[in-house]
Amino acid sequence: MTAPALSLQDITCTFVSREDKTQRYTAVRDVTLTIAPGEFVSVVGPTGCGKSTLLNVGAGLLAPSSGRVEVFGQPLAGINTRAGYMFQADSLMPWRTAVENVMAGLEFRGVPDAREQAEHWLKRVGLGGFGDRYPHQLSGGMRKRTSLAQTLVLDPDIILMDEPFSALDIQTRQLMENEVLQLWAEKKKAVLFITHDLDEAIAMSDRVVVLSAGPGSHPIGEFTIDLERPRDVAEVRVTPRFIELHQAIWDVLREEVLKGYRQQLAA
Ligand SMILES: Nc1ncnc2c1ncn2[C@@H]1O[C@H](COP(=O)(O)OP(=O)(O)OP(=O)(O)O)[C@@H](O)[C@H]1O
Repeated sequence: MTAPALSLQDITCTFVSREDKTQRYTAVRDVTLTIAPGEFVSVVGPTGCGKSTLLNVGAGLLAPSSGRVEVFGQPLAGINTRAGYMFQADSLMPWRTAVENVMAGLEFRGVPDAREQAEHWLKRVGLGGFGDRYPHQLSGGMRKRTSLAQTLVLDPDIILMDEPFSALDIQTRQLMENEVLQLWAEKKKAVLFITHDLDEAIAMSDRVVVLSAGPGSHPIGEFTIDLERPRDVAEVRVTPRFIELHQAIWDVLREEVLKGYRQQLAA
């Protein structure tokens, strides 16, 4: 059996409370989550339940309080160098042009044809003519595309995405989702995709994992998304099977979202 691309085993993360340093807050408890090579997995859950925490653990940016992380069968120590990230806020350097942003990671690795590769990836994400623009000269969607090129140019085996499109308008968002699916279909990397949006999770994924409300959040449901590929994220949403899956997952998620909401009101 091939090792999972990413395996989180019995992960618990306890933080010192920001408000009261004597208090501890266990965001996630005993979470086990594996992603096979080439698999697209989304994690959904109520706000503040610990989705980003898990992603950060998988990225090696946060050491769990207990539990183990394995990357292609090897224990993870430090930063996950097999993974590329895309976060909600794009992390483009304002003093660098689009192409210079995309090539930064390759330069850091000492790759000689960094600029050529970056230009190639800018073309792939539909920004062929925009390489010499600075981030402030690009629209929100274009900045996202640049971030996507910045992630993919490094050819990571695992892609970690934390609500990458949540700041985009719905049309741009759907375009980007379709583009990501097309690029993913070509190279089939393992993807861990965090989102608030159940429609987005179902439309994109092979599997959707539902987390409970915190504290001590953990998976309470796991659904295989057996919708045919290739998918158009807008079209697939109106198919009977999509609606069926949506209902089944929402049945599990609804109560947790309400719990999460009540907790926020009480805080
Ligand atoms: N470094 C930290 N110190 C203290 N508490 C933290 C820290 N990081 C996260 N938390 C808490 O852990 C919980 C989970 O946070 P996390 O950002 O992982 O949730 P999330 O599901 O990604 O949230 P959202 O859906 O709102 O983005 C939250 O209650 C948060 O306040």
